Amino acid sequence: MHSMAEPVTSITVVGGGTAGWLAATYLRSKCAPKIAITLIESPNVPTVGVGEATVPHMPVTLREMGIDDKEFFRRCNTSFKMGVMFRGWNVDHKGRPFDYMNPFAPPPKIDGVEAGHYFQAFGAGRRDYIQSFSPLMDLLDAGKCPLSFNAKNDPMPRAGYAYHLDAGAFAKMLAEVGVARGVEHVLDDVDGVELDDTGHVAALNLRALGRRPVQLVIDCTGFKGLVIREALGEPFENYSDYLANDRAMALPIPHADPEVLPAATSSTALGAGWSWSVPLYHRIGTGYVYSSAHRTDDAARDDFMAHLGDRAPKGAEPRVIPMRIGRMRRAWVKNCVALGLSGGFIEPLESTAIHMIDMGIRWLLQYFPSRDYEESTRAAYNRCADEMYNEVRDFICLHYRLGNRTDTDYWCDARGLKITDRLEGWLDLWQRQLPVEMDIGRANLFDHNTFQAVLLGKRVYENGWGAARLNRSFALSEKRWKAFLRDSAARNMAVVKAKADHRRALRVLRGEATDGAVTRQSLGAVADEAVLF
Ligand SMILES: Cc1cc2nc3c(=O)[nH]c(=O)nc-3n(C[C@H](O)[C@H](O)[C@H](O)COP(=O)(O)OP(=O)(O)OC[C@H]3O[C@@H](n4cnc5c(N)ncnc54)[C@H](O)[C@@H]3O)c2cc1C
Repeated sequence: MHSMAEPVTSITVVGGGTAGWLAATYLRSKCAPKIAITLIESPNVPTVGVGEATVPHMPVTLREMGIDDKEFFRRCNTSFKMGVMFRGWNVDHKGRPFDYMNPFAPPPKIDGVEAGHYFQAFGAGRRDYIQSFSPLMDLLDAGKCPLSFNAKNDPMPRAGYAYHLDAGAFAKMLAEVGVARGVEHVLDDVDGVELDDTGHVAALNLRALGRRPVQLVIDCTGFKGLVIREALGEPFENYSDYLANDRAMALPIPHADPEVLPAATSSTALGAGWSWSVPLYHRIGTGYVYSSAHRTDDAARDDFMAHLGDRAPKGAEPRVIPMRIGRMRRAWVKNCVALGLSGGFIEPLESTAIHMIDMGIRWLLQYFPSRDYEESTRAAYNRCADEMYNEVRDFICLHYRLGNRTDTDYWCDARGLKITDRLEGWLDLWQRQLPVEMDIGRANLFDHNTFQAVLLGKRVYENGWGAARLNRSFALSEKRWKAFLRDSAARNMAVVKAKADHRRALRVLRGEATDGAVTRQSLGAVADEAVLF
């Protein structure tokens, strides 16, 4: 459109939810000062109001933005997350549901061979796969967090983590930081989008403030996709053949025992979906993600309230949230990049959505256009988005395909849903061997270790999935494995002893601890590079 390839000097973000404010504030922190950043947010349309569990990249992002961690912990009622606990997603050979955990970190290698091969060959007695090498479950049972007050006594001083955070408070905090750094904040409704004769967005029509010319637009308007879908007409690729859940209901509940604060998200299988629990400092965010083909809202409400029992506040009613599952065919069209729910949404099972926003912002900084919005720049960005969506979709589909519950139609149907050819091929391979690095190729979030953790966590090989005997070339010594298990049990105990009580650590981080024995400096790991469990 511009023959001289003029530089972009202004970015307009539409939408003031997590996506909008993360984009505006991160870009303001990284872009040259001569690039003006404006965020236009409707005073009338609420944000989605959920999305409180993150992945381990979030501490890095906050650090890069220079967010003050005391402010962050206090204002967002932040807590630590060391992984996701899956409750009752699979049953053992007697039909009894069991729990397993998806950790963030890779397993160790024993003499160059991944622990998963040993575990698959010999088991670990009463301990499950994760417990065979990681202190994660023991830390959770003990109410501990990833940090220690005295790193010298901690065999795992630089353990990594993600955060649980209050979504509304997070967006508000990012907004204050962004505005203080120079983001222009406009509170108004975008009522119309004006395209020029090349089909690029030329201006936004604001209800109160009138016409506003724009250059690069970032659509963060939530599920409606005001610019990318409604104005630019980008087609939506529906994922309903792959994923059944299309509705959610959310209800914040108080902590039953305020001193007990698990440092993990949990996902509990219910009759037609699963219920999340995100324990924040001051409350627990809960909800039910379900399939409207299997439950009406009323029936889902009954499932969910029965699951919560007397943990639900008297008279409280969950808020229903319709979910549009799938993605825009392209995330970047003409001069508009869609970030957050406007670009697409895969159900929240592995808390990936905020991370996808985070990545989208980073890709944009790498593939920053001129005002020609070159085809090759957009294509490069869109390839990154494609890879990310494909990766997350395959990983989420895996959880359902390998579920073995038969107690409701939902779980049987979920197992039979479509999967991609790629996942089909992997599963065929993994019936005869564990996932290996070469299978997955480049991974944003879920490498072969994570796939191994799901297969072994779900005990698929013990419960009749796959070949009776896996193909294996390594000579595995049971004696060596037993010695490893002994060492790792001792190390786990030492780690649990050394780690700080979760609630107490948060009080210190919020600047509220009255206990003079510990200081914020002694929890200095918050400022360090995260090394994962
Ligand atoms: C049930 C559920 C659970 C989830 N759990 C997780 C999780 O654990 N972890 C995770 O990472 N993600 C999770 N997500 C996703 C996460 O909530 C979103 O990715 C995140 O909140 C970003 O939302 P958003 O900013 O794109 O949209 P929204 O929060 O919907 O914000 C849209 C914004 O657009 C504005 N707007 C709309 N129309 C106009 C207009 N005409 N003019 C001006 N402004 C307008 C609104 O005012 C609002 O500010 C979950 C999502 C759902 C549905």
